[in-house]
Amino acid sequence: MSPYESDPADRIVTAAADGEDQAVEAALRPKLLDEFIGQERVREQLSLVLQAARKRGTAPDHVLLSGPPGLGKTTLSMIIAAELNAPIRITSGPAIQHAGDLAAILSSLTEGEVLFLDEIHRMSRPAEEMLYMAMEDFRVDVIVGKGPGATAIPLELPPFTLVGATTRAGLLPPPLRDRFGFTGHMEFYAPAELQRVVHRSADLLDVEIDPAGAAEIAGRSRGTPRIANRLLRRVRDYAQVKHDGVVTPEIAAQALDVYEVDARGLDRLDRAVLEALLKLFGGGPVGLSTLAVAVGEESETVEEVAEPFLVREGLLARTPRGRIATAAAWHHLGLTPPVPSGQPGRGTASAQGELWGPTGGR
Ligand SMILES: Nc1ncnc2c1ncn2[C@@H]1O[C@H](COP(=O)(O)OP(=O)(O)OP(=O)(O)O)[C@@H](O)[C@H]1O
Ligand SMILES: [Mg+2]
Repeated sequence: MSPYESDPADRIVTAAADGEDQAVEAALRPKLLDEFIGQERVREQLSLVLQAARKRGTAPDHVLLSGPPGLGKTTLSMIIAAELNAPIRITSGPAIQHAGDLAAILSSLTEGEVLFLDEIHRMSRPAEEMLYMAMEDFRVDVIVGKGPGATAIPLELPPFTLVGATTRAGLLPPPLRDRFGFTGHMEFYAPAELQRVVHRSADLLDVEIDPAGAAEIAGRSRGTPRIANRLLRRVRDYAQVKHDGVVTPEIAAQALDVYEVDARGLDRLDRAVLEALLKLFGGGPVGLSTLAVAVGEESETVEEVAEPFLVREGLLARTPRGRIATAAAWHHLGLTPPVPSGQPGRGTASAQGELWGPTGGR
């Protein structure tokens, strides 16, 4: 059985937080905007929003942070509160089942408080509608009673700042999206930025690391600080157990080879998908379900767990005729692409010979 059938979220390269991440993340979170690495545009725009609010002495506009998991949305929301010197209340869409739950939170906010609503796209409909009015008019109508006798009691709220976070901005209803004064779109991090993240975390964890060691980890972190921090912890273990604890690029590479995270951040599942596509199907096109059977996984696992990163890396493309591998995929697995039919061969083996040849492996 493949290791992923149990739970693909257990992968070391998943961007979602696991229990260990949650335990250590608080310690690794930058506390102020200046310590926050990368996301230049969001940082600059947010800094203006916050400075202007401070100057006016009012609560800033509501802020929406959108982007994939592990890029720093929760971290930024806490930074917003810290920069405003304001208390922060933390809740999430799934925790708010009823409009009443939201009314209770809103009515207990103090002036200038930051309300962080994580996974805001997962809030219930009635709560969402209550939120519209709260965001716009700092007021909610609390409904008392049921049926024809029900009455709405208006309740004034102190000015507060809502910070919403979502991995699925597209799922937000337009009326909700429009009520945010500022939206920050988080992007995947460049390797040099991730290298700084790794360095900073290594300092906080008291791990000695050389710049090339940090670069080695950064290059395998899929543009995501959460993954970078997780890989750093595994490399630290390896460096301490097998060596003197100092992280060099060689040690980082050896450690991450043990965890089957390759030089580009692909793990075993990603590589299995690519290898099947290249070696069994000549680079495609091949249908998703056929590809999934070939690697012994569910179609959903291949489509949702492996493919997004492979597509993002330009290794695999989804076409109407099926999945195809790019030239970069052949190169990454150390294989030679077959010569397109109709072109004279260039002394290489036939396509089949190449595909089934013993050239695979790392
Ligand atoms: N710009 C950054 N600089 C340094 N560390 C960062 C940065 N962004 C994120 N991190 C680190 O990455 C980890 C994950 O960040 P965070 O929890 O804010 O992500 P998120 O976007 O809220 O993820 P999710 O969508 O899963 O809630 C944190 O431990 C944080 O320390
Ligand atoms: Mg978060």
